[in-house]
Amino acid sequence: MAVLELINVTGGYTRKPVIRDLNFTIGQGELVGLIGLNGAGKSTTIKHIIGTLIPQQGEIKINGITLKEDIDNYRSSFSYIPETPVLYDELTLKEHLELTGMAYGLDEKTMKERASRLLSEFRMEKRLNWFPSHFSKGMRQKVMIMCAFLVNPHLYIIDEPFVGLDPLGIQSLLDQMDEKKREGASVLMSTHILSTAEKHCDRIILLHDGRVRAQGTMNDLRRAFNMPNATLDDLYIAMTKEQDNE
Ligand SMILES: Nc1ncnc2c1ncn2[C@@H]1O[C@H](COP(=O)(O)OP(=O)(O)OP(=O)(O)O)[C@@H](O)[C@H]1O
Repeated sequence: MAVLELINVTGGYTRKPVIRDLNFTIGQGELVGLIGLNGAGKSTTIKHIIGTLIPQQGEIKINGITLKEDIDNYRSSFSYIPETPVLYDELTLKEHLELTGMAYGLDEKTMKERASRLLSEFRMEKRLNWFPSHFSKGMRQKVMIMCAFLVNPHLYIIDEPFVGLDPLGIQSLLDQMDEKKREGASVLMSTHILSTAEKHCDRIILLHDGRVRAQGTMNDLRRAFNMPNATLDDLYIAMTKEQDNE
């Protein structure tokens, strides 16, 4: 069974849809990249998956259930890392981790063990008592990432994770994603960093003007565009040119 399933999903902010008739699935242990131009609908797709927008048509299932069928189960099945970090100004890093652990029902021992590994991985051990106002942009991003991985869900939804992270932070995030994948978790990640997506994603979904233009492995995409040796950059530019020719 697919971990995440979008079936004929159409939706947006007003009656005029921004995403149209989206169909894709993510299986257990898969890392799937959501790629497209600015305004293609990546964040809007993610907002529908996490339940801040409700599809106008179609359904979204996580582990076979829709948000409407079981809201608590649906919400506790995934972690979401937003493009722009959202932190509580009055809570320290330690308190952010504790609050997340409590909200997801982790026992204290598990929470402390996981937090300690993450703090070391992201080199944030010395900042446990800092407040968000003292963090750099990358550090704020790391707090969100650590909270997401602390929960250890079936599915990670990550919106443009690499902007603002230094190269060591990017490597730590990729290592964490690889480790979770090996343990059977699934990841949907939107990004404009195409070389990283090409190297790390099992499959790619190319969004164009709110629709899926092509999806699959790099070889599937090369076939879809009839470009046998293309990189993801080449395919992306080809998709842009299709837009220009319309
Ligand atoms: N809050 C909103 N209200 C109305 N329209 C919106 C809102 N947010 C985004 N849109 C519109 O939805 C469309 C898709 O935007 P979206 O943010 O999903 O694109 P994206 O692929 O994530 O782009 P980017 O790469 O720039 O982050 C755009 O036309 C945008 O103007």
